[in-house]
Amino acid sequence: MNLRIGRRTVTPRGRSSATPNLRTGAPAVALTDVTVAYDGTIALADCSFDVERGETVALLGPSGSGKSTALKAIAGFENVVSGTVTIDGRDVTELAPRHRGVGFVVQQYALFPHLTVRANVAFGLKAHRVRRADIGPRVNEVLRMVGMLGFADRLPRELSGGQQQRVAIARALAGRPDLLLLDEPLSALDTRLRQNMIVELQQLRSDLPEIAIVHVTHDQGEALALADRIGIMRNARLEAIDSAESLFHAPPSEFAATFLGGADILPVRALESISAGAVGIVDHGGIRLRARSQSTVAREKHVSLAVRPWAWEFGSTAPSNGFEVDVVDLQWRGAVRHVRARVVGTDQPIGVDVPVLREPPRPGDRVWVGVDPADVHVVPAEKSA
Ligand SMILES: Nc1ncnc2c1ncn2[C@@H]1O[C@H](COP(=O)(O)OP(=O)(O)OP(=O)(O)O)[C@@H](O)[C@H]1O
Repeated sequence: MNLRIGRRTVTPRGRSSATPNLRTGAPAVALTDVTVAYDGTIALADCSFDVERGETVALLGPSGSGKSTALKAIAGFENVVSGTVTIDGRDVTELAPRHRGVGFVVQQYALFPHLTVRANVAFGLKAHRVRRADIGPRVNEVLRMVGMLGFADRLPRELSGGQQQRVAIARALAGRPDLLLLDEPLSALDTRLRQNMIVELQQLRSDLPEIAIVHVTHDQGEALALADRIGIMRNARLEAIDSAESLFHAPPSEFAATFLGGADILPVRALESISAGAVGIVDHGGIRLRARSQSTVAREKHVSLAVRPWAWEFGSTAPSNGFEVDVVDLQWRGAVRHVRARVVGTDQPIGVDVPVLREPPRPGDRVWVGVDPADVHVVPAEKSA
């Protein structure tokens, strides 16, 4: 069955593949070396990335890293000091926000409190020069899409947080944007509601397979669930951007490994030269380990290892790739127990997740811990060891 949504015919086939504009060959949005500063302080530095139609890119990073600034630069709410923003191949760097054809959803809903849901969604459509006779059907269409048609006559204060956010999304979609910008859209919601909204955003994505979405979040679960690619922001810079799979399974830096998925970082020295994609031998305080590197590493170079907490495995005998640790303490985290331990000989702290149905070691135990070399990632050292 095909659904007619606005000017688009939608096949319910799930996520579409990302494509550039067939006419112009241009991505839906592209930032090239964009820098934004507030009173001389740089909030976004030399930021470059693009998003294809049908693609969701999440910008993930800690508070103050420049994520919202990047969105505002796309929407036109910040003065770009240098660099260019193009939408569908057109340079919009100097263009006013209302002419950019972008839907923007902010964290705190920003609904007008004295207007009904219907009036909130209709607001702005006149400015979009939508004919009066078309406004009602258009509002119904987007409210139905987000499951809020039955609430059209309520005021925002008569809605839950999740419902208000759905209305805010409907309002952003009412202008039929080709590009949807979501700034922490779920951060004001509690955990359960957030999970529901993630499912609804997945549904919305498959209902609108052609629009490009840029989704800002500090929540890695949200980014992994919703994004085709994830950009990791840090200190006003885009530190890495890649498919969610690649960033998770082959992190390019210490920060990317710790921020997305969590990881222990161990300082090591390469005992041999390691070619890109290969497994090589490294030394951690006299302990030899085998680890995989995405890029070439010269012999004797000081690098770091990133290891996920679930990759370690406790055992009672020496593993083929691992060492002995002293167990410090345990923390129950629901599905896993997180065991904190220190490497015998170097005192390096590591954290090991043990599935809750398995018996964990106890504080004070000295046990072996092993890891598959494919799960030990060599990354550049941030501080020289
Ligand atoms: N209007 C402003 N005036 C001055 N400085 C600002 C302004 N807006 C943001 N900044 C600063 O710019 C930097 C980047 O802010 P931005 O809001 O882009 O970060 P963020 O990653 O989105 O953070 P959060 O997750 O907390 O929203 C921060 O240091 C912030 O303090």
